[in-house]
Amino acid sequence: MTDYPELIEHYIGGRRVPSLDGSAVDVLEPVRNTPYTRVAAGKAADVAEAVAAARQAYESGPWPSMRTRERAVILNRIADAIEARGARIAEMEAHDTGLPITQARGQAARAAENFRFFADVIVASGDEAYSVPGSQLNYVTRKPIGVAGLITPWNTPFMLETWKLAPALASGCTLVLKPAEWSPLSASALPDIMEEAGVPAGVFNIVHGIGEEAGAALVEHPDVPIISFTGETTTGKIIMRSAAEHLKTLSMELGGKSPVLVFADADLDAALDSAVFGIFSLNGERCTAGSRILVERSVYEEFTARLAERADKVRVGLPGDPATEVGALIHPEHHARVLDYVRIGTGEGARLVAGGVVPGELAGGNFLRPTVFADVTPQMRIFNEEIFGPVVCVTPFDTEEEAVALANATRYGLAGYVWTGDLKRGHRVAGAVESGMLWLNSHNVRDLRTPFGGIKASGLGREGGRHSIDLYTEPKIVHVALGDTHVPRFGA
Ligand SMILES: NC(=O)c1ccc[n+]([C@@H]2O[C@H](COP(=O)([O-])OP(=O)(O)OC[C@H]3O[C@@H](n4cnc5c(N)ncnc54)[C@H](O)[C@@H]3O)[C@@H](O)[C@H]2O)c1
Ligand SMILES: O=C/C=C/C=C(\O)C(=O)O
Repeated sequence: MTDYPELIEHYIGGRRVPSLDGSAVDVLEPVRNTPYTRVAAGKAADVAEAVAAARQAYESGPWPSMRTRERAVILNRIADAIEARGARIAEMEAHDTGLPITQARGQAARAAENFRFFADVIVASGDEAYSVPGSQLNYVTRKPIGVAGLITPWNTPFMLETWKLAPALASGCTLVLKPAEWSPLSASALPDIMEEAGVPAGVFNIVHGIGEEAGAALVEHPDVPIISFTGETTTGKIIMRSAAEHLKTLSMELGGKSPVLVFADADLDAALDSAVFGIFSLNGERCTAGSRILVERSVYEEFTARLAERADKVRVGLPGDPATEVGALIHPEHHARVLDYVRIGTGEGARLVAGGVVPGELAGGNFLRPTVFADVTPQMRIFNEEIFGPVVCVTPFDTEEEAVALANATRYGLAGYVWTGDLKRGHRVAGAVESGMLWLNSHNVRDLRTPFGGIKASGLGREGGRHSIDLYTEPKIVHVALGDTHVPRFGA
């Protein structure tokens, strides 16, 4: 299937509309970097219309005041509608982002799961009460926060959009989504899905466009009390500054440079499988990628050699080919940036043991052979900066203390991975690594009830399970006297 819209439009108040000033930008196909469609480029005026539609839907109901069970029925219908077109969504995602089709299918399935999961969470959510018998009853109810602004990145766009849409809708918010401008295609499936599921017009809106215009206007809009953002740390800081003007609620899921600690007593085969998958799946364009592998010196040379050998065998190819393991990076600018890091690493004296080259037969697209740098030191830029591609750094360590110090020698703190046969040490190190999430003798398996997010420069706040519901709702505490009230008598 290759029939794509000629123009990807906004979706405002239940209507597909172009930008008010008619502007649009090209969208490139990452395998050959030619434009294959255009996306509407929204400005402040388009954002204002979308926020007005969302606000109207919030104020006139029924969405925010609907019984949670009824909203859950609609969320499950959204999941059904995603599943019914899962193959098409995956095909669009692979075409638009360069993600391998088999992995894009997994992401589409996870998108449906996001809606089913939050349907369950919201039905199971209750209010809180704190009673002091005979004296006081304090109860807490939660109200949807209002019009939510959701701003999402280009890696796994559909999954990450739904990771925010599902809890925002479950909570009773109405919303405006601003997808990433490099990957708008899969979001164009959402209006049909929402209509088919019975989401009332105005509850769900999309404004496309470039971050500094459409995204910035959403952050600046006074009628949007919350911004949930996933993207780069630098962008997160800009958004925080701008959101400070209206004291907005913020959730920030930002970048990472996550360490994988491999101790000599670990199951080295499992650690190797996890290390290879952790950096090369999703083209390495993954926030939780294990991009720094720290290996105990006694197994360092052997582990590095095996890692390089596996990297050399990873199948780089066209995203639509089911045999492909690493596809094309999102955009020529990003590709150039990742290639720059290959040059930087070499220039800094790191030892290139695999990849580092654009496969000749795929020239013209944003391809890169899986790349492994060994002997990387904490002084090097490739150790410190998020590359966000199929490039991994390997560094030796001698002691547990040194391993932890190296793991933490970064401004980021999103995820960590620890491999050891000594469980006491495993728990000790798991506690000492500075990260919001840590996998011990496990690869990146997610339980959607758990808090997802990072510390340090990797973000603020958590999403997942009740943490997402907390984010999209405001608590209201009511204090009730149960007995006689003894108010101090001033001025009596
Ligand atoms: N922690 C997580 O959960 C997580 C998940 C996925 C990706 N990421 C991070 O995302 C980054 C890659 O995504 P990206 O390059 O699309 O990020 P980005 O920050 O460039 O863009 C993200 C979104 O923000 C918008 N934007 C850009 N400038 C803006 C501004 N001034 N105001 C408002 N919106 C603006 C963009 O249009 C896009 O929709 C990586 O750093 C990656 O680690 C983090
Ligand atoms: O690239 C970032 C991946 C983020 C993953 C999630 O938000 C998730 O698994 O819920």
